[in-house]
Amino acid sequence: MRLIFLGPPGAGKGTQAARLADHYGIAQLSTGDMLRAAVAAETNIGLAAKDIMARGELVPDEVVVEIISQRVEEPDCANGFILDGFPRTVAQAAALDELLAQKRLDLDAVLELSVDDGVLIQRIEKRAKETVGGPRDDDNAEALKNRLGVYNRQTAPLVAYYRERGLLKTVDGMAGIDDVTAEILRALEAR
Ligand SMILES: Nc1ncnc2c1ncn2[C@@H]1O[C@H](COP(=O)(O)OP(=O)(O)O)[C@@H](O)[C@H]1O
Repeated sequence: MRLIFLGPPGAGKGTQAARLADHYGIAQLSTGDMLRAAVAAETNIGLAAKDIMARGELVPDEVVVEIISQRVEEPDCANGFILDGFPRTVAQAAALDELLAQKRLDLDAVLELSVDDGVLIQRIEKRAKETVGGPRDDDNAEALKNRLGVYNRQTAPLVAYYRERGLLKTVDGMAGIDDVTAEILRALEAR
């Protein structure tokens, strides 16, 4: 099973992706987590990405495409994977199509978690307060406004991109966590 999660920051992609990865025995690939690990380890990619991420902007397409291209070759992806935070631009989606075609792999579905902007802002403010060890560099009002703007401009067009390809499933992300999981599983089983 190979899935993509689409949705604005704070929509609950990470939470739901972890549950699905567990349910289907597939790998959860979060480019945000991978980039934060690179920042913490002070690798070349991390050093280049740190300030971009803190501002809530996107790191260059080629950087994340290369990370994903290598990552899907790892043994834990043999049964499939769920992409959380990638692709985020039409160029990344096109690169992913090419990469999967080369590897003779297909996507099964693209799940869109839809949530109102007002709810997102409340959720992220709550997450910033509750995070042990302090908030993420980009969980502040300024960066969040940027991340939402970037999502609406650069990532939201992927909804149409995948709808045209017959892959899109939209799920209401404002229900409770368990209800959202149940709705996702129903949407996937109804394919
Ligand atoms: N596919 C990607 N392309 C470009 N930048 C990315 C990508 N994935 C993550 N990033 C960078 O990492 C930051 C955090 O990503 P993520 O953890 O997915 O956050 P969010 O809570 O906004 O979904 C993004 O704002 C961006 O700077």
